[in-house]
Amino acid sequence: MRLIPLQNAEQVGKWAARHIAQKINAFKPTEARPFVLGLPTGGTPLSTYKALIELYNAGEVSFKHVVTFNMDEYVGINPDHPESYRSFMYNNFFNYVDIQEENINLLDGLADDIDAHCAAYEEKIKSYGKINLFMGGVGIDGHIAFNEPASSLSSRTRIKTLTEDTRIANSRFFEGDINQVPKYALTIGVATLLDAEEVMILSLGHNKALALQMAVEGSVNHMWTVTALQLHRQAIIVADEPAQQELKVKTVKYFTELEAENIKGI
Ligand SMILES: N[C@@H]1[C@@H](O)[C@H](O)[C@@H](COP(=O)(O)O)O[C@@H]1O
Repeated sequence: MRLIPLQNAEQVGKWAARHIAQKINAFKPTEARPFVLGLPTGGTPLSTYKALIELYNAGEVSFKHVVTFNMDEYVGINPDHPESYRSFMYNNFFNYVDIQEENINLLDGLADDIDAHCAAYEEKIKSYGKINLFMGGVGIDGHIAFNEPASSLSSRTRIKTLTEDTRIANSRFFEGDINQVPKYALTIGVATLLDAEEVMILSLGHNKALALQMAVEGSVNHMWTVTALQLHRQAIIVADEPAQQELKVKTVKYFTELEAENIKGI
């Protein structure tokens, strides 16, 4: 695992965007051989989407031959709802870059047959071989995507019941009213994430500090699904300074020295 210890959200966004752009450019994607990118929503990736749009506007990256798969979506809210993850993605990223509509894959929280829809999502990922880079955030309780505590570490795309903690945390997007926050969500599984060639998790703010400590210094366990990253051969966590607060000084020092060259100029 690599930990990229940075100071603030802007730096995390810049580092993550630069990393994604480098990966896409090194891959030299074509229509027949697109780069496959997994994407998250939430407050955390906003600075990364902003930085990616800046790189796109500067001509440093193109999404023309990039296929995307989003991690999750609420169940039961209209795709046009301002807080659906579909709306989030168009409003914060897709509308500003040259991605082709047919290359965008989003889970449908209104699907009639949820099990069939989730199985088809997994099949579609497989049809591309694999996801080249999956970016994600982390919940306060250590969930990745919507793999809430006690999710199987072998899980695949499916419906999950959201915990009260998650609904309280996400009520900030629903006028602070937990009753407006959907009770269920569709989410890729932990195993879906681990199948990606590379996983990059972003962690911002002091309320993610415990989750980051578990991810880096804790043991693999299903209560903090982010710890499953330890099983991945190419996992990167990019964190701001408040999110590093629960880590040992020694841990942060070690990774800072390891990454000295990679965090220069950020
Ligand atoms: N399902 C999402 C996750 O994919 C996200 O990473 C996490 C953190 O969200 P935020 O970035 O807003 O803190 O919680 C949400 O519930």
